[in-house]
Amino acid sequence: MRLHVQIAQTTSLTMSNRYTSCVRSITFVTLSIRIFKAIGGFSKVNMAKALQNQLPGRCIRLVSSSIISPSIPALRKCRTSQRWLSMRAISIPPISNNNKLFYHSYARPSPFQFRMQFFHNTLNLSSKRFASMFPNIISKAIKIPTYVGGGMAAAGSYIAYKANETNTFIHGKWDQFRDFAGNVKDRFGDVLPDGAVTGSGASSNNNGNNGGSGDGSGDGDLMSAAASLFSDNDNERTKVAHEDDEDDEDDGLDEDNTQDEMLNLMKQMIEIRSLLNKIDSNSAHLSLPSIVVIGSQSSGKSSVLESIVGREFLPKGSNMVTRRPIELTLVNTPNSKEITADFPLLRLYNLTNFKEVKKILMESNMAVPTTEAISEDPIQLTIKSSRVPDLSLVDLPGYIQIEAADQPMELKGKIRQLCDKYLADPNIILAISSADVDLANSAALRAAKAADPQGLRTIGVITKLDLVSPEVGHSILTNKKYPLKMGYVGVITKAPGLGKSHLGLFSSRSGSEGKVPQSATIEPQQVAVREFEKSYLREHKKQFNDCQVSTKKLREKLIKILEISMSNALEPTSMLIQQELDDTSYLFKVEFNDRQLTPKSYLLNNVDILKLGIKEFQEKFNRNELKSILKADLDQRVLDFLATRYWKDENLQELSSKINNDDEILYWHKKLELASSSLTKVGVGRLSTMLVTNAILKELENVLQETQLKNHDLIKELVTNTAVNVLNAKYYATADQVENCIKPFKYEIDLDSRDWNIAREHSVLLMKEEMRQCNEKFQVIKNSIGSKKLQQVMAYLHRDPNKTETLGMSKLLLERGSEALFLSKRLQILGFRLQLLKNKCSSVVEKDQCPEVFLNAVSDKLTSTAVLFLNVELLSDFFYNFPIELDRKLNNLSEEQVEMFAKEDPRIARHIELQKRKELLDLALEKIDSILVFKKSYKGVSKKITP
Ligand SMILES: Nc1nc2c(ncn2[C@@H]2O[C@H](COP(=O)(O)OP(=O)(O)OP(=O)(O)O)[C@@H](O)[C@H]2O)c(=O)[nH]1
Repeated sequence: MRLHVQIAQTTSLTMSNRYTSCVRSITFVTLSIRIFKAIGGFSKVNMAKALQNQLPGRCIRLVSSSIISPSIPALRKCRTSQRWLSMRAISIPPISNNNKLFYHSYARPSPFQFRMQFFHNTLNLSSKRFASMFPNIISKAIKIPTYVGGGMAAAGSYIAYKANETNTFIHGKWDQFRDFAGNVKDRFGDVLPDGAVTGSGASSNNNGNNGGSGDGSGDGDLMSAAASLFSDNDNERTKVAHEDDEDDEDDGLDEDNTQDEMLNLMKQMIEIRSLLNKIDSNSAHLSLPSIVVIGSQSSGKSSVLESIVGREFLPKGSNMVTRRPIELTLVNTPNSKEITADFPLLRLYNLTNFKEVKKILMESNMAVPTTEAISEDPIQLTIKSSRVPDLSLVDLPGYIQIEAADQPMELKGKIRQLCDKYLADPNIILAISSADVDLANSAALRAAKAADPQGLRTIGVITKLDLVSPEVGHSILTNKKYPLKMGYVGVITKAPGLGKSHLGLFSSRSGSEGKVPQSATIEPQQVAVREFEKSYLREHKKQFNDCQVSTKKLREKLIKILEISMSNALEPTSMLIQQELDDTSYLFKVEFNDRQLTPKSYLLNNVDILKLGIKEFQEKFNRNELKSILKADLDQRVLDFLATRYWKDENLQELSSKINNDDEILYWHKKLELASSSLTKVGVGRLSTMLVTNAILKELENVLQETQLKNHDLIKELVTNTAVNVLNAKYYATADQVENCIKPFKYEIDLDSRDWNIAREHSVLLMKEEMRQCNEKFQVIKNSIGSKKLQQVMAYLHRDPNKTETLGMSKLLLERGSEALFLSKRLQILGFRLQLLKNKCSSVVEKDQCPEVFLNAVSDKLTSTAVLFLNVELLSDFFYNFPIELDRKLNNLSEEQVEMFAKEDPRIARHIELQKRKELLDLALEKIDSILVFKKSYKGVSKKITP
């Protein structure tokens, strides 16, 4: 489609009204049909309906509602396509009769709408131009598609009638275009020099100082660039607006039009800047320009920034409190009722208490030791409010004078390096000087001059205008001594005599009584300051007539200048990002074969593996397993009881023959009862529950070790804690249940021959194992001191157990000998008991003589009963609840925690970071490109309609 050509054709004012109307209407209808066809989203019926109504506004709405926004990648591919522009072009909402209404009713036009305002502006051609286009229009008109021509002829009077209607509509719109164009010029005239608006790039103000002109028209090269960006062909000179009468009539100081005039384009560019910051917060080259605030101590920097924000938030103090640059991003959020602050790098969001914000800023600064003086590491602060403009500022206070002060050379160099980085092109320098200090002594201007010798990108801000006479203020603002192309703006950012009590009183007022409107987003102090500034400037209106004054003016100027300078930086930044993206993509391919990985997917994969491991463990961890764990522990206790109660007993030999003596019978019977009772009262409930719990946790640790989670302490702790919590929830109940169930064994233990035989077999094995271990230990000692020597020591110790004479044997040797002697005696006893177990102990009747078998049988009973309940009470519950609880806990992890977890593994951290960098670069590039598409498309269109 050639939207531009067709619209141009409709603009001839030299045609007779009737003919012009007809051609315009027909062309519009043709255009609509073509657009509809091009979009392909309309049925013939819809087209017919739209045409029948012949209301362009409606057509536009119909079309725009049917357009599915092209995806960004697709957009990139066809970014130079005029068709795309044309499609989007007609999605502009219909313009109201009142051009002001148009502007304000779409107070937040999309970037595209913004560009289209220029587009329409450009269409607002002078009649001369149209006249010169007339032959061209005729020739183009001949080329109107045949089907429209045919249709026109066939439809005859019907189309003419409808065309007339359309024509009336277009006339209305045309007037609005013209008015609107004026608006746009007013808007940019504020910062654009006359010459710049023509696109010539030559500033009409060559004295290098526009401060004097008070119109900001001397914004020089930056402005020329801006002009060429937006308006190559507009010859209309813009009459530059001053802080004018309108301001005086604008009684509601709270009604700051700045926000109404802010454009989404700026928001998008600030978003891109934030994106680039995320990619590389320390990279100067991979960033869009910002406004860097500099000024000497007490020049009023903080007050200026706070008056822009409408809140007090900057830390103050004499001990150079700003040690790190504060990158302040202001985001206009039209619908929010309160002002919020984020510290993205600290992951602190939506803070509403600005005392806290101040505290955090203070702490972040103070974290830099005095010896280091400064750190390059910026503090990022984002403030969102409906009352702040979209701006990106960097606060560098303190550095200027510190750099100049008596500092060691090394430190000076460091400070200078930091200043150079921030003050470098294309950043805008906001040089703050106090009106009551001679400009010749302004450290800010000196530093700005060093970084920007021609004063092309420096805005001078003169604070404390109220402290000097208006005449002096005027002479500073219009001075020619320190020329700045973007001029000076005078401000007052403090209301005199506004003590705390006054503010309290002030803030307690409300509504009409309070005079000053209250706002959740602006502090009463700030409201009072603005009120004072306004009344002061109103009082001295004549003196400041040709100057740029007021905080409001400064805000507007900053928005416009930053927008232009950001816009200019888009193309070179886009190229840099493309290079970065290519490098990153290559690395990502080489190192990770383009494999996508998110912290969450990494976590979930590993948790799945963990769950699989736990499932396998569950299958393995059956009743038998449980039994063997508990039995092993009870076996040990049985051996301990045997050792302490039996194997040390001097009468143990009695058990080898048949006992007939009643005393002996009673003795051994009681002994067995005591040993059995000790075993049943060992606290089997707690013991068994604890054993199983420990076994589960140990196995969980093993499973964890088999997954990647072993490299992540954070998640390992979470998994273990979850398991402990689930087990703890059942621990006491299970222990009590088990204890209750084994209670009967404390009084009576019934054993049948099967139980006895099993216990006997097990006892034999146990004794053998005990013997093996004793033997092993004995051999170790023997090997360490030698067989012969050991025999000597043992013989000696056997003879003289009290070791009255050492015979030259060392203490260690004697210790070893004693141990060996003990082991050899124990081996003897065990051998003798084992023999007895094999030869005797055939039935439960002999239990008093065979305590090994009986205690074993008791431990068997305890084990089987405990396992039954452990399985039901503890294990089933654990395997059911643990995965559920784990999922719940994992779901509660914040994105940051998941990312932190994943990055614990250096390789995963590299993978995620590289991938994220690639994605961010891609996104930043897409966003920049989508803005560049508008720029290029706009230029393309405007060139074609140039006569
Ligand atoms: N009369 C008057 N005083 C002002 C104005 N702006 C700021 N001040 C006062 O000047 C002093 C310094 O202002 P700040 O905003 O703290 O200046 P600063 O440059 O941030 O100071 P440092 O943080 O110390 O570097 C404060 O007492 C302010 O109240 C103004 O427009 N008029």
